[in-house]
Amino acid sequence: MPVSVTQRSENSHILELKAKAYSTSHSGVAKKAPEQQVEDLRRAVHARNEGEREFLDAVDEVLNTLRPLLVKYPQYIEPFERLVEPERQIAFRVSWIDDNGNQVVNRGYRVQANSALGPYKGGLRFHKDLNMSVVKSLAFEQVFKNSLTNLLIGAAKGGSDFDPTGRSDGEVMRFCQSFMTELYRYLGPDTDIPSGDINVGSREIGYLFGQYKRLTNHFNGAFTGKDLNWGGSNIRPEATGYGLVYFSEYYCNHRRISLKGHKSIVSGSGNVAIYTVEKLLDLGSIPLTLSDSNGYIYEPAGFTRKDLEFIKELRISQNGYLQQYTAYSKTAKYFPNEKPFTVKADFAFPCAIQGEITLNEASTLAKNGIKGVFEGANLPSSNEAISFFKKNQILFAPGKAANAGGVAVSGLEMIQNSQRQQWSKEVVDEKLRLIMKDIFDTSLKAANDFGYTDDIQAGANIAGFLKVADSMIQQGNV
Ligand SMILES: NC(=O)C1=CN([C@@H]2O[C@H](COP(=O)(O)OP(=O)(O)OC[C@H]3O[C@@H](n4cnc5c(N)ncnc54)[C@H](O)[C@@H]3O)[C@@H](O)[C@H]2O)C=CC1
Ligand SMILES: O=C(O)CCC(=O)C(=O)O
Repeated sequence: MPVSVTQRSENSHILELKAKAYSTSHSGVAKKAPEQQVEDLRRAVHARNEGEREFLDAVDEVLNTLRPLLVKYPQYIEPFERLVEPERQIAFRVSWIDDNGNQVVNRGYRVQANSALGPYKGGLRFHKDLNMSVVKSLAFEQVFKNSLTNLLIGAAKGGSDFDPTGRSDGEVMRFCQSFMTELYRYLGPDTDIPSGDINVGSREIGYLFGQYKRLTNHFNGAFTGKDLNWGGSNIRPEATGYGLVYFSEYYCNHRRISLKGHKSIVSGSGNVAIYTVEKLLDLGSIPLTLSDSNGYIYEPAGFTRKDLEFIKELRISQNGYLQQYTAYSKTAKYFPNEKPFTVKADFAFPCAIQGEITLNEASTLAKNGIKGVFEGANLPSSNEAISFFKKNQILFAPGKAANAGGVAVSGLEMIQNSQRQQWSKEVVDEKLRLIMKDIFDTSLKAANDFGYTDDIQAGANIAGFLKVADSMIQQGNV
């Protein structure tokens, strides 16, 4: 069970004392003013990671909100400098044979960002556009997210530029086996525990785990997102979407507004999007859209449960593109090559991929009267879009807080595996709810303690960072 907010975040009085102790112990060291140190650090990170746009955007997003804290408490500048350099970055060749007997070569990645709070933990993504910069940005984001869950898990992310679109089941299996033939040596239940992300679901986790088991001769909890038959957790597939809606509900309640009876834009049509729509329906909200990389569908009166079941089946049929929904629904409209953010609605739940919402989409959403944006995807909003939302008093929940339900239930899967137990749906769902409430309360409290009234983005960054940074210091400045 997560501990309460007061148990885990230090108050500013203790931070003042630590700042004093730090300045006494460093009094003989000639140092620049903290403002300058932070700016030098930002420039050094940009120079060292030149060209890695996604990673640098993720670092800037955090640094923009941590800057006043680092200036006031300069003992945290060095931990931040260490934190932006991943502990380990692995890139490797994955060669495999396709159904026509041809050799195919892909690149595999695992970035083990930080282990201050526990073994590395984070998903694997198979996507044609994946590169080291994207993996580093996602692994960096995972540091703060996993810290917020309070479940003692470190952070990692990985995957490959393998594009599973149109690949047969046999090809996906052979790719997974080849991928794991290199990666297995870096994994283990106390070392690094991957899970799924885009295009990696329970089928891929099965193939990856099977190969891990053959190579290590261990049946252990080195993966989460497993099938229920062999150690998976109830509610893991639903967890990110359900957790997102729980989080947005807490946020809306805090502002005395309601999701019930209000319209929502949802992007994506994968795991996160589908269970976001399902939970929105449970709460009496009206989800209007879903999308994929080819376009979006708009259901003017909102999707029903029956519609959602059809969409789930479309997804299981592997090559079921969303456009096929229009053959099922007489009322739906399909918009090829467009994103759903021009639709008029009260709330937006971006649940597809990074970079979906630029300043352009943000200002269209605002013109259409959007009240809140809650991120199910990782890093879907650009830094300009985030600033725009905040300036225009639009509620904004960053993915590292709002979509943490997935990794949180992965953490619960690890606990169940250690205990050789499987908890019921009801037990896991209740724990998920409490964790999302705790993340909301913790982020809100940190925001208000550090002068960012009700700013959940700043609060999530501050609370997530302090716990990791203090642990890094306590473990000998690692
Ligand atoms: N699965 C999980 O537990 C978690 C996932 N996330 C994030 O949620 C997002 C969605 O992940 P999942 O639903 O798990 O993956 P998924 O593979 O089930 O679905 C991905 C969705 O994104 C769409 N998509 C892919 N490339 C796109 C592009 N270039 N433009 C527009 N749409 C595109 C796909 O059509 C699909 O609808 C990702 O950003 C992922 O990192 C975040 C936390 C946990
Ligand atoms: O369940 C996990 O280990 C990680 C999920 C994930 O990749 C994420 O939170 O972005």
